[in-house]
Amino acid sequence: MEALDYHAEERRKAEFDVEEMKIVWAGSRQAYEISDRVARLVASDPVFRKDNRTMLSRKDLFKDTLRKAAHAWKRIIELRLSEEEASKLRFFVDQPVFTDLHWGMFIPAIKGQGNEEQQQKWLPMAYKMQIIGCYAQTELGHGSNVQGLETTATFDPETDEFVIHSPTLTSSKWWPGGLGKVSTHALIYARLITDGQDHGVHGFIVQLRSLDDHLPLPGITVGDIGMKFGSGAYNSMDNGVLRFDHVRILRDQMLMGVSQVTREGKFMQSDVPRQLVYGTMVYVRQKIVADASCALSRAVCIATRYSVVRRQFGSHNGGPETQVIDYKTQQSRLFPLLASAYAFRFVGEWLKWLYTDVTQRLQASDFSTLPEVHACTAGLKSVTTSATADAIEECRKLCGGHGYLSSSGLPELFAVYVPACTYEGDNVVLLLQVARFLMKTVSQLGSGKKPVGTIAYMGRSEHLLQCRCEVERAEDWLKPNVILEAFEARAARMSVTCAKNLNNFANQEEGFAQLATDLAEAAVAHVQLIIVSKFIEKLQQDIPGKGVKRQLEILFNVYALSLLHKHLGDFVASGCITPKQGALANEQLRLLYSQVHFDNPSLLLYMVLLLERLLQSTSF
Ligand SMILES: CCCCCCCCCCCCCCCCCCCCCCCC(=O)SCCNC(=O)CCNC(=O)[C@H](O)C(C)(C)COP(=O)(O)OP(=O)(O)OC[C@H]1O[C@@H](n2cnc3c(N)ncnc32)[C@H](O)[C@@H]1OP(=O)(O)O
Ligand SMILES: Cc1cc2nc3c(=O)[nH]c(=O)nc-3n(C[C@H](O)[C@H](O)[C@H](O)COP(=O)(O)OP(=O)(O)OC[C@H]3O[C@@H](n4cnc5c(N)ncnc54)[C@H](O)[C@@H]3O)c2cc1C
Repeated sequence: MEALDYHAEERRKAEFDVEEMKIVWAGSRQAYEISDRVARLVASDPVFRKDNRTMLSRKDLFKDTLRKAAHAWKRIIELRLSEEEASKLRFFVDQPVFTDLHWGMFIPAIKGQGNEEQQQKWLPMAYKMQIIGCYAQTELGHGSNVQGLETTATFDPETDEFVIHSPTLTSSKWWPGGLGKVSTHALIYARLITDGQDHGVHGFIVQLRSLDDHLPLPGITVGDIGMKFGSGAYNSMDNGVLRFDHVRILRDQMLMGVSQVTREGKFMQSDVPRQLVYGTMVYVRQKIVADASCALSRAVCIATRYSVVRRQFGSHNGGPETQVIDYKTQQSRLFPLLASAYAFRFVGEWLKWLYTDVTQRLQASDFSTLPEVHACTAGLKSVTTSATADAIEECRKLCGGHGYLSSSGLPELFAVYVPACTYEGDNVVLLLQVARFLMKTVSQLGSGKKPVGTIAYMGRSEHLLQCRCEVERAEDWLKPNVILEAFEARAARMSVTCAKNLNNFANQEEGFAQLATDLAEAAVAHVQLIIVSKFIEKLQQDIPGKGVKRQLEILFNVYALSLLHKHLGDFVASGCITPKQGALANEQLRLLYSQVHFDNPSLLLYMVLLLERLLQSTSF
């Protein structure tokens, strides 16, 4: 049989409503229709071809990216695409590009941290792309430690200007995407100094290049930092280096939504938390979580198609060999990744809602949910990107030697995706932020302050610290409330244990440093609980379409039980479940794998088929 026949054979046996499943994946019928229409638009346009990307020199790749960006912008204007449609178009073009930073960070930073007048001045030019901006925060010396940035912005009351300066080599801005070759402007982060006093890090808009001839302005040294990991991949982006030699900008180029400097040089802090200066990072982390399921689904799609077509061993009497997807080991490596794609999709949708909610609250001066939103965006960014990067590599191995070929699409997918574990906050650093939030929550448990939202379960910690799982048979693990309680008990117990151990140190900071590994693990347990609980909430919604809900229930169980199996040590050590119950969970997982493949052999393929159009790379 030909490869296509194998696919057709699997598809023929579908037992659920594929059209409805597409809508579940997209989030709504309208979102699905937009996605479908824009996917066709991109696929049929030769300017957006990408089959030659890994063969282009850096220079040609960059020229190709500029051509695509200009053409995309032209099409967006000609077709009057909405913001949602334009974002989809960017997604299907599928190439890191300077416009990501312009639209994804420069504009949101002005919107989030600029005052009314600043927004009116800068946003119209930025929206029309008359100016192109990047987000220049990280320096050669400091990326994670934002408070350690060294670039200075010193107010000069004589001229009503700030003097932007790079005092050391390590203060050179290093990494910003779009900076190296394209940006005319940058949103830079620098230490604000007035009257000799350092007020910490704030955002400033600085013009870098002339709008006439694109040459750097006086006092600006700017360039590209060079080749990055992999061929093609992130090399379409002009990550750059930037130095300032006493560059003067007007006072109103400091973003004044969070703090202000008056004409007299007086520093004034608004009545809002200073952490709002970090608001753009929260916004982008939320976007990165939403994107994780897309990258993951592409990899899973390639690995699944390959696993169906590929045959090795097991021929009887000259008959066909076994499809590799029939091997239990292949299933146990692949199916949890498929389930994770759905889990990340749903938690991404929820995080988008949470972000919209906090934005509305901030506008009404309600800052109460900010710490939780920071913890959720940081934690989910960390867990979903780490899992996705690992999954892409696993999918490469699932395709045997062929997975290592560029034409499989997987090496480039990995090389483009893996920096997501580092940019927008190193994943370990972000987990430690979640851990701080958890430790604070535990320390306040006796104070009468009731934990709400994603930490509401901590309010039941008395029960969770002593509860025992009631599973007696493998099928008991199919009950969502049993799974949820096991995840809650594990997360609560790990956090409470860390908090107790911290008390053994005279100095909290020293304790935090010594127990950092345990704290990061407690943070992972908390974040996995959020993902599991949001999947359950999704299943409680009305999900139309024959068999769709049933398939999602199977995927939920695969997701949760495969995590339980992977982290069995944590679950057993926390005392909620016994080793025997752990073994029953594994037994159930094995049965689920069989169910996915044998009771409903087409399930898997149909699910990945929904994503097929996303997959523009050459596949099998
Ligand atoms: C094809 C062409 C098409 C063209 C047209 C297209 C049109 C439309 C397309 C649209 C496309 C849009 C694409 C969008 C996607 C964008 C993709 C972007 C790609 C990625 C680029 C990457 C960019 C970057 O990497 S930017 C740099 C990021 N840097 C970091 O993340 C640094 C990490 N470090 C930190 O975040 C902090 O310093 C941190 C958290 C480690 C702080 O540590 P520290 O303890 O020093 O903190 P303090 O400053 O002292 O504060 C402590 C206190 O504050 C709380 N806190 C910290 N952070 C936050 C926060 N963010 N929000 C709220 N609160 C915060 C912290 O918890 C502490 O609280 P306490 O209560 O005091 O404990
Ligand atoms: C492709 C790419 C694009 C980027 N785009 C931009 C951009 O547009 N604009 C911008 O401003 N920046 C950008 N960055 C920079 C990025 O945000 C930083 O690299 C990132 O925040 C990590 O900081 P770092 O490089 O200083 O890592 P480091 O902090 O030096 O990390 C090195 C190691 O130290 C560990 N570590 C650090 N601190 C701690 C701690 N407190 N506890 C335990 N372990 C710790 C980390 O886990 C890591 O293992 C980009 C980076 C990449 C790779």
